[in-house]
Amino acid sequence: MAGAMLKGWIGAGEAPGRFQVVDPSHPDLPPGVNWHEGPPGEGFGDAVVQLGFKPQMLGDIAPGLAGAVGAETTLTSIMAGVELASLRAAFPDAGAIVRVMPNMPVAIGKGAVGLIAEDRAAPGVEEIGALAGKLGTAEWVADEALIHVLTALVGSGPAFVYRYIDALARGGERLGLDADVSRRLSLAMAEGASALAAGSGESPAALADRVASPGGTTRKGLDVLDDGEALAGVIGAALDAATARAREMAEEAKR
Ligand SMILES: NC(=O)C1=CN([C@@H]2O[C@H](COP(=O)(O)OP(=O)(O)OC[C@H]3O[C@@H](n4cnc5c(N)ncnc54)[C@H](O)[C@@H]3O)[C@@H](O)[C@H]2O)C=CC1
Ligand SMILES: O=C(O)[C@@H]1CCC=N1
Repeated sequence: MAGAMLKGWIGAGEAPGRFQVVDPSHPDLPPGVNWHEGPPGEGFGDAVVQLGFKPQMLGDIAPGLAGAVGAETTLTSIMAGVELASLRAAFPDAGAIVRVMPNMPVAIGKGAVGLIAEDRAAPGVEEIGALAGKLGTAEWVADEALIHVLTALVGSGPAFVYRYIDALARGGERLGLDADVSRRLSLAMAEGASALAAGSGESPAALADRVASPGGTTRKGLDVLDDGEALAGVIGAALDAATARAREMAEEAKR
């Protein structure tokens, strides 16, 4: 995920040389990005440090990093579930702490990003909002419980959309289309429909009704999706399950 953010920032015009990656695995990085096996001996100083490893690794990795994170350092975390209080406990000397919840489309500047800060007025926090804004649409929330919801909606959301597109493509194939043709047209349809909706003043619900000509094909299909709120029910249940897992991960990070 952190690599997708790096791609997004460089694609938005940020100089690759401004980024320093600390990752013992030596990942494949865009040209010009600096790599380090571990934190700098002299500490991170006034840099913005983003934690991009798995939440389950916090307990192992934080002790070796915390000494390099001082009062001048702005700390951000993209880890699902790990709450501000857990970050503060692991990095007691950090300056501002901000949680950032991005998603994979940040790589092409089309991300959706949720943010929450320990203290919105702290030095360095506005810069984090500006950096997130370069990756797509960024929104601050004031209640940390909502970051768990955004983890499901924004972070996991692309996977749910890919399932929906895959179901459309498989449906087209079942009805006789060539598999590749069905996949390409399903993707193009979803991309076009999203772009049109994003640029329209009308709600997605209203746009769905505008596609449905009276007595036509769309209404018949919508009747299936709407019967007993079938689609809203299944999508809602997926969001509930993902949000509940984020809350569980928050508890795990406290142990
Ligand atoms: N995959 C996604 O779409 C999203 C992921 N996230 C969060 O992003 C984080 C990473 O997830 P993924 O990118 O999916 O996993 P990943 O496994 O692709 O990336 C984890 C990275 O951490 C690095 N790493 C391992 N040990 C390290 C250490 N000691 N120091 C520094 N780096 C180390 C690994 O080399 C790897 O590059 C997780 O905390 C996840 O909750 C958040 C939003 C969306
Ligand atoms: O599945 C996960 O836990 C991460 C967080 C949101 C998207 N991927």
